Amino acid sequence: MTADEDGDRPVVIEVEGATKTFVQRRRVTRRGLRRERLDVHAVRDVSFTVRAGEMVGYLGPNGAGKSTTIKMPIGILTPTTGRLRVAGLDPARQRLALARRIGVVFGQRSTLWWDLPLRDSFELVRHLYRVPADRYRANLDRFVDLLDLGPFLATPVRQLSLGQRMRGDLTAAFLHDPAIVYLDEPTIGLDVVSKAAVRSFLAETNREHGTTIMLTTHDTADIEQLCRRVLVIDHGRLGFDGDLATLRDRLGGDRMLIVDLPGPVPPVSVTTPGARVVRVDGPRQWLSFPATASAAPLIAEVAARYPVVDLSIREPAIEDVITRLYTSGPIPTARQPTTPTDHSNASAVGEP
Ligand SMILES: Nc1ncnc2c1ncn2[C@@H]1O[C@H](COP(=O)(O)OP(=O)(O)OP(=O)(O)O)[C@@H](O)[C@H]1O
Repeated sequence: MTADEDGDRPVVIEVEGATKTFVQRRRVTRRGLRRERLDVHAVRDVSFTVRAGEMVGYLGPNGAGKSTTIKMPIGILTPTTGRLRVAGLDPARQRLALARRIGVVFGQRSTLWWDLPLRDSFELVRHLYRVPADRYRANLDRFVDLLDLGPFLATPVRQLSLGQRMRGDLTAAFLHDPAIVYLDEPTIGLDVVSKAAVRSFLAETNREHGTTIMLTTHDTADIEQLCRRVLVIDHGRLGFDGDLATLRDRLGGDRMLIVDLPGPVPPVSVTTPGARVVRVDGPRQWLSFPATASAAPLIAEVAARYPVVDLSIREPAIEDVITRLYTSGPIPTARQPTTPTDHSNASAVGEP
């Protein structure tokens, strides 16, 4: 591990200029006798660092290069060019040593033994990682409690529901107390109860045990509830590295002032720049205004002109921000000075 200059926690994942190009052979004649070479640039010149104890969300549309980026620091894929260090190790060359320090969950694939009862799968993991008996017992007790595994510990994995299987996979990934865990779509296909169980397990493990977590997901609620920092990749390039609030701010989108009046009236009239009534429902009215503007002048104007009973502000929905991100061009650079809560690494590619 290397201590970064301006941080107090060590950097545990370093990815520097990582590029991964896959070579695909495509048939160009009907019988497939002639094939042409096609270079797929899955990841292009990606650099980032993650400090111990961070929980980082990794976002991007289908085919953006998320899984490929995750597979390089795990040691499953070797970068075409670039340099990686994880927990002080070279993932491609020291894969076995690294395996003891990391845990991996791929939501679409299970690492459990299909025909064995869940508990036996955990026993095998214990042997593979040589987890001392007392630590194994303490960890398993904690996971059984947090993830409510008790009712299906004796059930063969193949008979588990998706949510039960995911809780089993999470347990298997964390049983050996890894310092770093990579999760690829851990809540995919789960119902709300299982999603909540998975999220609170991850939050508690990160908070109480300082486990560094990298989370790839298409579920924006995962990001919103768990990750302060997000990395966004598109077409293999890192487009954003910073906190969620900064991403929201840079991509704009409107905030909403929700005003309750004593009774139904026509849409309120306001002169605050960028503000307008977008919805009226009985005594309640919704006024949108730019995410970058302060709400204070609008609130003052509405309160001075109308007998306001109650008001509240709604931030732009994260889904809208992400959709805008995927459908727009490069992420604009900061429009206002960064706030004290901004992540120090917040940056957009190409930012001066
Ligand atoms: N083994 C491989 N051989 C050839 N091309 C590959 C291979 N693995 C990935 N690719 C290609 O690299 C690109 C990035 O794929 P990757 O799986 O990293 O995307 P992703 O962001 O994880 O997508 P998704 O959200 O759909 O899982 C895609 O164009 C994919 O087809």
